[in-house]
Amino acid sequence: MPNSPRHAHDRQDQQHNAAGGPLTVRRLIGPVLRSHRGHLGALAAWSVVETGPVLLSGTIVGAALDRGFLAGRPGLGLLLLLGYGGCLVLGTFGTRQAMPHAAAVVESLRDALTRHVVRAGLCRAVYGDGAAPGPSADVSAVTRATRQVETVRQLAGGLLLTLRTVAFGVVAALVGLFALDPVIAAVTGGSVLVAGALMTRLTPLLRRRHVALLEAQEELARRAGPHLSGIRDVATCGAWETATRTVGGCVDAEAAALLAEARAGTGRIAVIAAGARLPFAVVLLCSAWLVRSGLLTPGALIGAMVYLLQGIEPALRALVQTVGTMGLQLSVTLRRTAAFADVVPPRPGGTAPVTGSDVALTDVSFAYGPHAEPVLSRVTLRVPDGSHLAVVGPSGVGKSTLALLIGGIEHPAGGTVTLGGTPVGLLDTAELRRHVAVVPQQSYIFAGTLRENLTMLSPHATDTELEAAISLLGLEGTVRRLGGYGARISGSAPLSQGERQLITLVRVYVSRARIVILDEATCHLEPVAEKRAEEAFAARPGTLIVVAHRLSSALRARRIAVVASGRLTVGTHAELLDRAPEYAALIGHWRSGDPLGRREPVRYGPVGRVGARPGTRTGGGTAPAALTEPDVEAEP
Ligand SMILES: Nc1ncnc2c1ncn2[C@@H]1O[C@H](COP(=O)(O)OP(=O)(O)OP(=O)(O)O)[C@@H](O)[C@H]1O
Repeated sequence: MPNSPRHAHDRQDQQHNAAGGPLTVRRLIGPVLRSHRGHLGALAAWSVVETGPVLLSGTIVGAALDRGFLAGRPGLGLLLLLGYGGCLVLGTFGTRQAMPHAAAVVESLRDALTRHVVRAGLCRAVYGDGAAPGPSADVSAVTRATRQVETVRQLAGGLLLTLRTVAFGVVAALVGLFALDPVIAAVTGGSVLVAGALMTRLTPLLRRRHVALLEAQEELARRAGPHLSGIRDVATCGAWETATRTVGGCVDAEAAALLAEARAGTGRIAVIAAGARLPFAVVLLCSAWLVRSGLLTPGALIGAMVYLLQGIEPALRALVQTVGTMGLQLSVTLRRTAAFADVVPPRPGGTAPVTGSDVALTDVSFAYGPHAEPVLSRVTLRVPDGSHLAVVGPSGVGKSTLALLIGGIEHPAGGTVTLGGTPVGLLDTAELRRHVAVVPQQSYIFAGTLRENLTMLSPHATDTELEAAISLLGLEGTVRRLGGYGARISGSAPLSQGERQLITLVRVYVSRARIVILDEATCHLEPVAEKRAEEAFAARPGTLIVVAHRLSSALRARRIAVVASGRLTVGTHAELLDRAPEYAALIGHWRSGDPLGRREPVRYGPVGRVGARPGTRTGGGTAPAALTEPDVEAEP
């Protein structure tokens, strides 16, 4: 497309998303977590049920010993242990109930990330990857990114479940310990805090080492790949030494990174030792004194050890392993996904506000491609605000192209199109679209209610406004037939082409568009209905440009623009009869009252093609089909 503003995007735009900042991991996953507060709450609630057995484990085991087995009542001891079994079943039920909530969060995270990467992939494919404008050739990028998303899904699922078990498990064990002996609970709580602090210090180091390892692996793959695929060339050129040095260096670097990560990983043992083993050792060392001094019964002592060994230690191990492996992988993968997804389509157009409605084309030339014949050549046209202009000419001559240029949908290869004195390419696109409505022949009707279709461009249009437009344009019959504004437009209530056009016309009529361009938008209406529609739009405040399907439309307009051979001639009907032979020829055909579709095609200057069927598009033009029906109503 000539001079397309899409090609004028800047790199900065691509690096920031629509909300005005770089797309970070937090901004990637934050909205998902926020929109799933309910599921997260339910997950927490079922996690409490799930960790019930941990909470009761030490207490029940202690009671079974003190009151049952050690008190010579093994039956009671067994009964208490059976009760603990029941708690385990309840805990399993809690796990079962928690799963769907965890799945809802994780699946929705996957969906959101997939949307981000597919959108980013499409943007990169169409607009370039930010490093260089223009389409990106890396078609496998989306596949790689969606694989990353799948990895994120698996890691996030595992991490969510484990972290929740850890958090609730530790709290449950500490509460249970507190019930047995507050001092042991306090010592254990302190140890757990120390372990947490150690883990917090260790995590950045682990992450750095993990990233370094990933980079070393990628570098090795990058270097080794070309060497292996070009192994014959390496042999032919005797470049073994260079190849060995290059690839060997990468292998050494990867090995060093692996060792460094493993060394940093040993810090995890310290976390488990500080959090779980230390309080266990303290309790063990003091056990004799605790029992002898009567601070703890033997059963309570065993119960405390159950809490430490079956509650705290597994939780800390899971924490260390999960955060140390899954967490790191997740954080790295998420960062990479965010970096890939951080791309926005360049805003077409500019930022200038629309400040007026006078349209001016100055020396405008346009062709559909650098080597195509120009459709319009150095065309100049003024359409002041409030005008009623008709555009006529044989089919394929460039009338729709003119409409698209005025609407800022196409951009001239030469010359300028201005709206209110500002080139349309510099105007804010959204504002421009609201200001100028180009209504094509094909009506856009979507699945939804009639009201939704009618108010698509002006969602806040009142019933009074709708009714006025409907009665002016003659859509009442259709509204009645469909059963009111709430009727759903679907295959079961088919609409005729004319009804579709009327719905579109009402939609535009109630919109805020100041300039309405009807590009054969009434071609499926009867001449009477077309006249009614055009008169309604002509009386509406603003400019009306009609790309005429019938010549009667031209006769209704205050001025007429004839398009022929890439040029424009503008005037009143009488002036054009004198000055524009193409116009006189069109009038001649119309007067004959013979639909052009049924007569021998007539040559209309250089763009007409002798022998082509009316309306048939060809490279250089089509046979005249602008007057497809005789317009009896407007016959002079
Ligand atoms: N997207 C496009 N790509 C390439 N050529 C196109 C494109 N759209 C239109 N053309 C060609 O440009 C020329 C002008 O087309 P345009 O639709 O503006 O003519 P028109 O006068 O509106 O025709 P009609 O009355 O049949 O709608 C024609 O030769 C047409 O085939």
